[in-house]
Amino acid sequence: MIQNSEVRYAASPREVKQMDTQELRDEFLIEKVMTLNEIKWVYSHYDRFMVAGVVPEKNVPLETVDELKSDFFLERRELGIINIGGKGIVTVDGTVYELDHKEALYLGQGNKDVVFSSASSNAPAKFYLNSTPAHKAFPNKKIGIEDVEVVELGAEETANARTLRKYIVNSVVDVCQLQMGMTSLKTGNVWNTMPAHVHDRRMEVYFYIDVPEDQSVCHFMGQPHETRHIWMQNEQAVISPPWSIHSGSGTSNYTFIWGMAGENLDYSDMDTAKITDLK
Ligand SMILES: O=C(O)C(=O)C[C@H](O)C(=O)CO
Ligand SMILES: [Zn+2]
Repeated sequence: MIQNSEVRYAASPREVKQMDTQELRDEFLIEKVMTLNEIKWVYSHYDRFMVAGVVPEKNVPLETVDELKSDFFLERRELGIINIGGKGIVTVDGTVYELDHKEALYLGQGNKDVVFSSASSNAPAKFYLNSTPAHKAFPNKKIGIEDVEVVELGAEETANARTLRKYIVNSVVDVCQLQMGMTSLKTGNVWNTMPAHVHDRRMEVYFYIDVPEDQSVCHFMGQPHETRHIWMQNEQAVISPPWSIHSGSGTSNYTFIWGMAGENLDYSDMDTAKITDLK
């Protein structure tokens, strides 16, 4: 079986400036990330970044997709996995990795047989997947809660107090270009990534999770002087072009997983926009 995929081409700031609400959503929003017992990839032409999610109630193998023209998915790619559900199991060429809620796994180039499953079908795992092209085979590594680098950011006064957790960054695990982490807004705080930034060297994808029922997150994108917004619901993802800010405000607090790829692995290499310059 060839697994499902959908291609999103890269758009320039000039094109995006002309888009209406639906066009922006079609281009950048990924409405359904988590799928039951199958993997539906979105293949972005920004840095050839791939995004998917799977809720396995049975064994779900990682299969290649037509866009890759490869014999197996990880032939020329690396993969980051963060479990946001119940206890999950990832079997990689016979080695079993158990991932608890909010634990991660990095898989390097060259792994052939990867199978996703859940420890219990009553509380299935929810694996969020990001994949990028790889030039070298780095070792697989599980990143447990204790391995994560934790940074406290923002302040209650500016409604952006949040905890940023770096899972797949080069100080934690050797990678070619993939970076992944998770940021949680504290109760009563709503603004992520403010002051907003761009990094024209890397694209980014935000996956909003833990958004309470009946609440939403308004995600801001675009060049700092030409911003647009996309309203997002729980467990939806949004593609951020390298030239775009990526920041959001919620009607409550929430969490999001960020994933990046591109020119370098320097997490702090950002061009921050002055809040009062945003338009
Ligand atoms: O809350 C934040 O600030 C973030 O999580 C920022 C992202 O990690 C990011 O955009 C990294 O480039
Ligand atoms: Zn960023």
